[in-house]
Amino acid sequence: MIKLSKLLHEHTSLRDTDIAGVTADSRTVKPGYLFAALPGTQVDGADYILKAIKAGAVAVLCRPDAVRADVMAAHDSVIWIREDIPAQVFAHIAARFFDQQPETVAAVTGTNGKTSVAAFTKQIWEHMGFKSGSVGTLGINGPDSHQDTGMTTPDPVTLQKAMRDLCEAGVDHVVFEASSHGLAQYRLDGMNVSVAAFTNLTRDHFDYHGTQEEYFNAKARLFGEVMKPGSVAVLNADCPLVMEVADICGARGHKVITIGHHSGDIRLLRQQTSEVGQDITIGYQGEIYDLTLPLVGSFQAMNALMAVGLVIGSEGNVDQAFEALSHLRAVEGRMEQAGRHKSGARIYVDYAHTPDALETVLTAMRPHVKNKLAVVFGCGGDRDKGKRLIMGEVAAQFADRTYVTDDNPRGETAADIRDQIMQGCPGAMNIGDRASAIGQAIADLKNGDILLVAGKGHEQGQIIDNKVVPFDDIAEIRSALAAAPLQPSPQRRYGA
Ligand SMILES: CC(=O)N[C@H]1[C@@H](OP(=O)(O)OP(=O)(O)OC[C@H]2O[C@@H](n3ccc(=O)[nH]c3=O)[C@H](O)[C@@H]2O)O[C@H](CO)[C@@H](O)[C@@H]1O[C@H](C)C(=O)N[C@@H](C)C(=O)N[C@H](CCC(=O)O)C(=O)O
Ligand SMILES: Nc1ncnc2c1ncn2[C@@H]1O[C@H](COP(=O)(O)OP(=O)(O)OP(=O)(O)O)[C@@H](O)[C@H]1O
Ligand SMILES: N[C@H](CCC[C@H](N)C(=O)O)C(=O)O
Ligand SMILES: [Mg+2]
Repeated sequence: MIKLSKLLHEHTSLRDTDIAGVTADSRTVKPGYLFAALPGTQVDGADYILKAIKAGAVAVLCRPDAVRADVMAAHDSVIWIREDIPAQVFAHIAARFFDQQPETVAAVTGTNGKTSVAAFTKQIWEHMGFKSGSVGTLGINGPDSHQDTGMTTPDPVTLQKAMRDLCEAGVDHVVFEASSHGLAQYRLDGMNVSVAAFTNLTRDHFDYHGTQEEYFNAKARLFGEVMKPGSVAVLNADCPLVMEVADICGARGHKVITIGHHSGDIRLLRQQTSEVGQDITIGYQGEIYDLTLPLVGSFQAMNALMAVGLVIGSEGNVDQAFEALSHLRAVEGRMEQAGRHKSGARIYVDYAHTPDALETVLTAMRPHVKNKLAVVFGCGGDRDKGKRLIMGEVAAQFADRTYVTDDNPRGETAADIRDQIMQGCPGAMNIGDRASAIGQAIADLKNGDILLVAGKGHEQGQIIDNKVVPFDDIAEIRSALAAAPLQPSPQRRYGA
């Protein structure tokens, strides 16, 4: 129980009452709850206010025009809180209800690399001896706990409850992924973010944001609105939009740390592929750091340095942060080696599900390919349709053999999605069933080839209509390899 006045400092004129819980879903209202009626993409939460009251809601947060005066009068025992942006107010209410956040809260936004940067940040903190947590696509991860949420940025109640649970587990450092949906829907406005990174911005989610500008504006909210003035921003100096983000940060008085190849405070001066990953040389504040990064994929060096930026930006020891880089582990489903074919060909699973990510991973693999580079991929249904043809073109340009297959068709006809991709890569094989596509690609492998199975990474299911059918790329690769004599790689590890 908590007093309403503690949740809403701004509304001093409201009658006070005890609040037993807070929710934005009428189906989970219990007696004594505050119900937030939020507009959505499917329905308007305001249509469920009377249901919430019937279930015992004692306070209702909604838009000023959401309820007629006579309805409010008929329910005058309910405390009505009327706000222009109820979702934003609700995020603060949820934060005050759960009322605990780790001392250091870092956030990561950007089109690609959020999960990777978050996982590396957590690993570096752990290496430095901090009790750490992470929240994102790989779920809520504490020092000894894991919970899937199915979201990258969970709703405010799940997020704030996770913060309290992590604090109770002794966590003092947490890093979370700020998705563009999460930012646009104010899910994380109650977070006390002290340092945040912007990895990059390329095409994705046009289905939701409409234009690239709106997509950028959603991401930029993290720096311009969510973080308190005078925080720290870690920016990718190689990203064409870095100046726009830096201007937003400047106006808000944030300290900026830039990371880049040719310019930046933390500079990647040298990068050379090695047996175990890559040898890199980094320059920072006049010091040179030479180390081996045990990660495959040149782009992972930038992700690792963004993580160092977050650690340094949250007052972590600089030498310890760089030293930790040589201990980083691959992140589950990101450039993860899944097995090796009898021919010696290696097979990787990766979460590339945007044109930029697919191009980035295929380019990163090329130096390791002695013969042909093959890719199996598809595109998710009910998501940005415009990226499908482009991803087809990327595969045609950067791979030698392409197998177009199903990702998560969701509510769309899978064959139509594949046809849209095939327009960009007419020479590809079109095999709808993902297990069969993987099987065919493996059967075609020759010595010196590399096969990339892209798009689903760590995912454990395939979403067809509204149902989730169990599916794991790594397991399918292993069973296809078992059909052909195999050498599977060791058990998968959790990086976050
Ligand atoms: C498009 C989108 O982001 N949708 C999210 C949004 O749902 P919505 O706006 O469609 O909600 P709605 O169904 O219209 O309902 C509106 C309101 O009425 C309430 N309601 C509804 C029915 C009822 O009986 N009673 C009731 O009170 C709902 O609880 C809600 O508050 O708010 C819901 C509650 O927070 C989310 O679960 C839901 O995520 C859906 C499942 C989803 O798939 N989201 C994806 C696109 C997403 O957010 N992805 C990003 C990652 C993207 C990336 O890769 O960058 C993420 O952060 O996970
Ligand atoms: N810095 C990067 N630049 C370009 N592509 C990247 C970068 N880092 C990772 N990728 C590619 O993007 C894929 C997704 O990476 P990751 O899961 O870290 O991103 P994300 O931003 O968390 O994605 P999501 O939006 O699904 O949460 C990787 O599997 C890889 O193919
Ligand atoms: N967070 C992303 C993940 C996409 C993964 C891909 N497998 C797909 O289903 O499109 C989304 O929900 O858009
Ligand atoms: Mg992610």
